[in-house]
Amino acid sequence: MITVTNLTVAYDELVAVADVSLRVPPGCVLAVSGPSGAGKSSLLWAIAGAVAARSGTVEVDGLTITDRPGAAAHRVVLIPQGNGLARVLTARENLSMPLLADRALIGVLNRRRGGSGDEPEYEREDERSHALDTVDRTIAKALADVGLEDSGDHLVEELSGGEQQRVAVARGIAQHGRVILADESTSELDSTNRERVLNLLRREADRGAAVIIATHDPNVAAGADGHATMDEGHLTWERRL
Ligand SMILES: Nc1ncnc2c1ncn2[C@@H]1O[C@H](COP(=O)(O)OP(=O)(O)OP(=O)(O)O)[C@@H](O)[C@H]1O
Repeated sequence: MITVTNLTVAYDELVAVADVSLRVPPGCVLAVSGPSGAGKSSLLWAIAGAVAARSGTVEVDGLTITDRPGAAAHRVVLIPQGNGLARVLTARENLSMPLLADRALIGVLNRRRGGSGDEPEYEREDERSHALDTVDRTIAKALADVGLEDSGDHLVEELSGGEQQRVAVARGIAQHGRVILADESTSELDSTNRERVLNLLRREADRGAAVIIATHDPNVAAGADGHATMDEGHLTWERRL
């Protein structure tokens, strides 16, 4: 459950998100639309912990989000506008980074709890290779889900804009988030791939994620469970969840 309460985000004097409150339960997809500069990305960044709230709160499943590392550890996944991929890495490497970081974090936590850190070396090796196999399978499935099963070894800069956008979506869904925040994730896609990505985001919701899509596309908004618009930071409901 995403719970945003009286959230205000400001950059110096400019108020980008003005006293916004909303709730998105697990299993639901909310579309947020509105003109350029209305504050959609700022709202998503705040929920992802990537920008600080000036006032108000963001909670995910009861945990207050205050920074990006905390949000990421709580599996709040942001698929950023403009894809956010490392251009000189391959598609597969881009997908692997958050997954390996997550595994590393689990390892650190286990060791702190006196778990796998105390286990014999061969068990840890076995565990490591099993974990890497799981990461490889997860990456292969996510790339296949966006129709890029043969592009894993291509550098991002060799891919078209639409293909890069699909890699960003694959990276997002591979993380099995509790929350998926998709910022204009279909803007460069043809209709077939737009449907494909929307179906994937719906699948994420069906698995139990709370999903918010920022979009300029009325068709995307129409397919969501709820639709809100933003204007100069203020949020108005077109269709409540
Ligand atoms: N890092 C920043 N520093 C200063 N101002 C910013 C920053 N990020 C965004 N803004 C400003 O905040 C306002 C809201 O921007 P935001 O990107 O959230 O809007 P948006 O609705 O997502 O726009 P778009 O549809 O064009 O992506 C804009 O006026 C923008 O210029």
